Amino acid sequence: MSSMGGVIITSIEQQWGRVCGRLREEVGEGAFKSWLRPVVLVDLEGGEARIAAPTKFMRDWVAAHYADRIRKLWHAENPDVQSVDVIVVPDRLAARPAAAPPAPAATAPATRTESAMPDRPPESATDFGAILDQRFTFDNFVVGKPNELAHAAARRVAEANSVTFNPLFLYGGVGLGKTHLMHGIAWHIRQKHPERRVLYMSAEKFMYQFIRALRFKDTMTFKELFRSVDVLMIDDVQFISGKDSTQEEFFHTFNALVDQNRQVVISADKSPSDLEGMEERLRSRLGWGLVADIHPTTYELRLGILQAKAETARVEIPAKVMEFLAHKITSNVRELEGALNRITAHAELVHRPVTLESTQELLHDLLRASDRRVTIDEIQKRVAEHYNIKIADMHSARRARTVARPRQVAMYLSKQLTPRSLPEIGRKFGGRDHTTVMHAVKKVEELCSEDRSFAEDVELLRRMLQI
Ligand SMILES: Nc1ncnc2c1ncn2[C@@H]1O[C@H](COP(=O)(O)OP(=O)(O)OP(=O)(O)O)[C@@H](O)[C@H]1O
Repeated sequence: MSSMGGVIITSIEQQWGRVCGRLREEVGEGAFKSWLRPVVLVDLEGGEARIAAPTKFMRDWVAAHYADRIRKLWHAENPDVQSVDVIVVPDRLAARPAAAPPAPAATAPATRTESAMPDRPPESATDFGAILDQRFTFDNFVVGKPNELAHAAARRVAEANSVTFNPLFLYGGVGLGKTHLMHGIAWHIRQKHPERRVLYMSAEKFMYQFIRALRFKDTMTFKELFRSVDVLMIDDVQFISGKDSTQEEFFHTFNALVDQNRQVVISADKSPSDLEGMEERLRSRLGWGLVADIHPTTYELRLGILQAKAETARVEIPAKVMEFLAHKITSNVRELEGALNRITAHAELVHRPVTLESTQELLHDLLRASDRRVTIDEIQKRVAEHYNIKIADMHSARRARTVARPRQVAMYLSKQLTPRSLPEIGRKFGGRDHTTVMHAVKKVEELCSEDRSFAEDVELLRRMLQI
C-alpha cells in the first residue's frame, strides 16, 4: 500500500481482496464458495476491471447475479473503476490470479455490467436475471385472507426440499404482491440453499433474451442457461401472450425443467385458462401444478400493511390517519404505499406531525373527493360498521349507550351532510320525533367539544362519508 498526497493507493489485488471479503459477507459462505471463489482477477485498465470465471456457465451466472454489485463495491474501493467485465478463462489458464491478462484466444466475449451494447453478442448482465428487491421478503409480507393461499404456497415452494407442485402459478390484479412473493421465494432459497441456482426474471426480459440469442445466433447458450437452473421464476407471463415464437421457446424451456423435476414459478395477472393469446397447450400446462390467486385487499389487510410499513419506516402515523387511508385507498397496495410515502415525506420536510387534515389535503388527487350527496342509509350503514353495531339498531328503541351513542352520531351526521329536515331524519331513525334528533345533534356537539378523541372519531366518519 502506498500513499500519495494523502490518498491511499492500494494494489488492484488488495482492492479485489477487499471486494471479495465484502461479497462473502453479503452473499454468505455457501454462495461465495459456489460462485465467487473460483473467480479470479485478470486486470484493471482504463476504468474497466476484468475478472474471469472458469466456465461459460459460471461467467453468465456471475455476470447476472453479482457483477453489478462487484462494480459498486470496487468503485467504492477505487473510484476509477467504472465497469466490470466477466470473461471466461478455463482454470488451467487462470493459474495466475492477477495482472497478466489471459491469451485472447482463451477468452469468450465479455459480459458487462453496463447497459446493453447494441453490437455485442451475448446478454448484458444487468439485463439477464433481475436484481432482487431487498424489501420483498417473506418477513415484510403482510398476510391476510386475500393472499393467505398464495403466501402459503410460496412459502411451501421456498422451504420444500423436493418439488411439490409444479409449476406454482400465482395470479392476481395489479399491485397486489405477486412480485413480492416471487422475490420472497428467491431470497429464501438463496439464503437457505445458496448452492441452488434460482433464476428470476420478467417474461419481458425472457423475450428480450430470446430475441438477442436469435439475433446473435446464440440460442444454444440461451437454452443451456435456462435449462440448467434449479428454480426458474417468470414474472408477468401474460406479457408473452400473442408472441408466438417466444411462447414456443418458453414452452420447451418449461417442459424441459418440469421433466427434470426442477421447480418453476410463474406469475400473471390472470388465471392460466383466462390468458388470452396464449397457446392452448401452454395454458393447460401452466395450470397443472398449483394455481393460487391473490384477491383484492380487504380493509383489515390494508390497515395491517400500513401499520407494518409505518413501523419499518419508523414514522409516527396516527391510527385515525391509517384507518382513513385503509378505508379510502382501496385500489391496490402500490397506491397505498405511494400515499404513505407521500405523507411521511411531507411530514419530514415540513417538520410537522401527520394529521387527518394534512393527509386529506396532500392526497386530494388520490382521494378524488366527490361532492356527491350522502344518503341517510349510507350514514347509518357506515356508522353502524364503525361502532360495530347492527344497522337495525339505528331504527330500534334500544337505549343502551353502546347503541344510543352511535345512533346519535348518525343523526348528527345526517343533519350535517344531508339536506333533510329534522322530522325527516327522525322518521328515518325508526319514526323518532324531531326533538330527539335535535337533542342528538346537541349532545354530539357537546361531546365533541369535551372529548378530543370522540371529536376525531366523528370527524373521521364525516370525511369518509364525504368522499
Ligand atoms: N401483503 C403485502 N404485504 C406487504 N407489502 C405488500 C403486500 N402486497 C403488496 N405489497 C407491496 O405492494 C407493492 C406492489 O406489489 P408487487 O409489485 O408485488 O405487485 P404485483 O402484483 O407484482 O403487481 P404488478 O401486477 O404490477 O406486477 C410492493 O411494494 C409490495 O411490497
